[in-house]
Amino acid sequence: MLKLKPKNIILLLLYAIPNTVLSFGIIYIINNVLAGNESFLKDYMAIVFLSFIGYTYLLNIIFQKGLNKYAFNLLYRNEKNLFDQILKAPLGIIEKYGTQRFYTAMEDLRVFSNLPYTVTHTISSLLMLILGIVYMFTLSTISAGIVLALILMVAVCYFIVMNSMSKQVSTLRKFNEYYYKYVDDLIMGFKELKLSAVKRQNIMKKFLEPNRDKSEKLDFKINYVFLSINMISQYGLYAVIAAVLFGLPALGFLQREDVIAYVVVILFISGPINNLVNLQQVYTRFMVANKRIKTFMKDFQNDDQEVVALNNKDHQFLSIEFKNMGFEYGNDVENSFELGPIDLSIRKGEVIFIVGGNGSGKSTFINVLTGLYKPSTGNVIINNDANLTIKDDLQDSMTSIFTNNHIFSNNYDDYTVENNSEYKKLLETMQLDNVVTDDKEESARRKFSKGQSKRMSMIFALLEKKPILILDEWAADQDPHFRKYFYEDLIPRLREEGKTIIAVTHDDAYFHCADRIIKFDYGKIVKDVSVIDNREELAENLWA
Ligand SMILES: Nc1ncnc2c1ncn2[C@@H]1O[C@H](COP(=O)(O)OP(=O)(O)OP(=O)(O)O)[C@@H](O)[C@H]1O
Repeated sequence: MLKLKPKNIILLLLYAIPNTVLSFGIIYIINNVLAGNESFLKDYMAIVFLSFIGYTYLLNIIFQKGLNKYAFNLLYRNEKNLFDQILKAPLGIIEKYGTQRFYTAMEDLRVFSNLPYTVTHTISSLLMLILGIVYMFTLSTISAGIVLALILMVAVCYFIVMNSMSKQVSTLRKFNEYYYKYVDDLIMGFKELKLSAVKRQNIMKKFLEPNRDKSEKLDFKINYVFLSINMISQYGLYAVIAAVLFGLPALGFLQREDVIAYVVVILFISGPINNLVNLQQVYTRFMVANKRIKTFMKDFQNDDQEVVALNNKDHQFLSIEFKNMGFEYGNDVENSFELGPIDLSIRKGEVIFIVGGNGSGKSTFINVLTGLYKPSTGNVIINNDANLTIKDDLQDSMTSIFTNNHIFSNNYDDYTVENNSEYKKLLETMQLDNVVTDDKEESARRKFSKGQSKRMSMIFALLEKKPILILDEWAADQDPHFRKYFYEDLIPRLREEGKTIIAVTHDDAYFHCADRIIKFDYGKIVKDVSVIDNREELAENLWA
């Protein structure tokens, strides 16, 4: 996340050391002027004093600009990395952890982007503190030792309290993760919630309110502790000043003339001390954010090498063969679903319907076929070449429309719909030409009915010109007229064009439109029927 390079450390020191020396110069002049030191009462000292102030101001302006640039770069670079990490993550990981992890990771990144400021403040404050204490030692060793011991006592208290807060900050984050889940449900299930008073009541009273109430209490507690610590730092400082004003001179440890110098130094270093105290709570948040970002990165790590170049640009597809292939969901739920073992081969140009009861494994198989899930056992051979893999050599030859199709808000493909005659023809083919009347991108991505959106997805899929078309219950949302047209006109036309079509379907009235019907049951292929040879079996109902 944040790697301090030697160059950064040098820049930081180039700022922090002169800044501390100049700031200390300012106290030194104040002290000597207050003590009536002759050589500091000369006229030119005013110019020296103002120059010191001017230099520190300039130094801070220049450094803060650079620091800001660095911090924003860190934040935005990491936002891009996070997006990229999710893009590369396997589907199983996204399904396992859910989207809310992404949002909390974004929040953590925002926290983390303050780290450069914090590091700078810490170093400057520490240097100021050290210099102030050294100055006190030059005046009186015993008094400086006592003041230092008092400051250390307060610091130890901070550390103890802060460390005890780290767990609570982490729990607060967990509450927020759940909160985002409810927000997800609220947005995704808005219509269901609007219809059901019970659901509305329950999500509010049983889930959201308890979560927010507990969160509020914890948030308050954490902030109250942080606030109290700040107060202790402020009032503790008054106690140290009281010791300097009354205790140390009375005990004979500090000369009266040095008392002013001590008080000025303590007041001057009170800023850096407060900074350090405040930084403690920020560091606690950093530690939590850092741990969570690391866990996020680990959870979303992708061991597979990303396909940098598309190996199969010419989209050659001849066959795919599954040999003894098995897949198992990698979660620890008991009786988790097992697909396979599957022995199956699919050849170029075939139209295959995948059928089977609910939960029989059709969509799971589609996810393996498209390379979204990696088989746990067995082999997959592409184009009779054992060196080829789905992910590297076949994925880019496939286009798929999943059950919950998504129309992207932008065109992420290489084609454009504007001035595209093929697009216009496809609008007519899919009977959408009365709905989408121009060739603008935004018109193609407007709000559609479910059936229309599936047709639009089909247009986008066909414009990709991939040899393999995979459909998961595509026709389920189509009206009877269009469904018939899809099975009896469109599929034969696509077959003629040489496309390989693999479609999950429950439409038994159109089973005759396929070349092969593959039936799944409990994760296994129980029938693999050639339509031409087995019209009778089809008539007897494949569901039997
Ligand atoms: N991400 C997942 N993690 C664990 N189990 C899953 C996951 N997705 C699906 N399953 C389980 O795998 C089994 C097969 O599901 P799948 O979605 O492949 O069935 P399907 O044949 O497509 O059903 P349908 O006709 O209802 O769409 C089911 O028992 C389901 O509970």
